[in-house]
Amino acid sequence: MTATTFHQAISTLQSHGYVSNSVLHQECGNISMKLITRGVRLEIGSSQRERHCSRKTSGSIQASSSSYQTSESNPISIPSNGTNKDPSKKPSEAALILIRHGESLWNEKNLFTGCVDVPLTKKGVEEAVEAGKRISNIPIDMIYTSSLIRAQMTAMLAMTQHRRKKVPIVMHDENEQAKAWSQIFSEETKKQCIPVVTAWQLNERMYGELQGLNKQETADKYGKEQVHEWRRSYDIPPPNGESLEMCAERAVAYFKEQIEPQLQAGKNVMIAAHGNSLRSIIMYLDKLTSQEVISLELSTGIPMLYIVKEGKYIRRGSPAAPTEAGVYAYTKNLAKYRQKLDEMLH
Ligand SMILES: O=C(O)[C@H](O)COP(=O)(O)O
Repeated sequence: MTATTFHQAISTLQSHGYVSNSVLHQECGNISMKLITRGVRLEIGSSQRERHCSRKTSGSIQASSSSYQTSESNPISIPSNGTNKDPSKKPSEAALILIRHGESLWNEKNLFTGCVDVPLTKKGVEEAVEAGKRISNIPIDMIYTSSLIRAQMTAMLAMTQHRRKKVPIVMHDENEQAKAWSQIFSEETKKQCIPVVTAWQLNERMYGELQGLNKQETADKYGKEQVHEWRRSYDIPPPNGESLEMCAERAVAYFKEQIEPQLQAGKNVMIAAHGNSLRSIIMYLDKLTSQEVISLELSTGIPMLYIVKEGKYIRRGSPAAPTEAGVYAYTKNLAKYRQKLDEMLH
């Protein structure tokens, strides 16, 4: 399927009013589209691997490329939570990128991982770099990751590909000394940095007594249905672990308290986290029901773009490779940002 056919397909669906309830999905160099409405799933084109399945969205588009503000006392600390209070200013728009970490050593071994802190495999490293290429033209002012190394590796590896070449700097706010000792004393340097905030609240759901067990062996022992219920249901926890609902209580609360105000203030944010912490956040963003979230699956290392505008989250699918011009994921403002990068780098 060519990019032109892909765009024609989208236009046709838009003219039939489907895009407000669709999922658009692209693979690098191999474009496919999935439209999933309640109960109906339509796939157009083909991709080599079944990478990513997701659900509905609504609304329209646009994003800005504002850079993050610094504060005097802790310059590359998190910008204040204030939203745009000047009524003469246009409402802020922002880009939100969600990315599940690349393949970990326990993904590879098919072991339940949860909060065990396992690093990426070589393939996971490559997935993170590839993801970075796909978002290399999208403005990023702040990065949030879980406290687990696989999410942090993913964020950092992805940022090695970003064309703006700002330096992601991990914030150390654990105590006053850590804060003081990690200060930067050059305004110029600060402008070229992106704060990276690590938060345990974005960690993978705690898998309880399943952590370290083989997924297939567990299904053989307890039955496929039981294991599917533990892995995908909303409110049934695995033995002594967290259900998705429990995971959402911390992950979505963190998103609302810490990340949402940044987006509302026009900051472009990337979140590198986990299958289930991101499922719970997507459930919130896409207003999925506890039934709908059962079929939401996230693949490793695939970035997903949302545009945040007027308090709405508008899913724009997974950005394609930067070499593909005119990609649907670029809004007017994102296109402008990309153009600025082109000018800056030539
Ligand atoms: O914690 C794990 O094992 C995985 O990262 C997510 O597992 P799941 O697909 O079984 O929820």
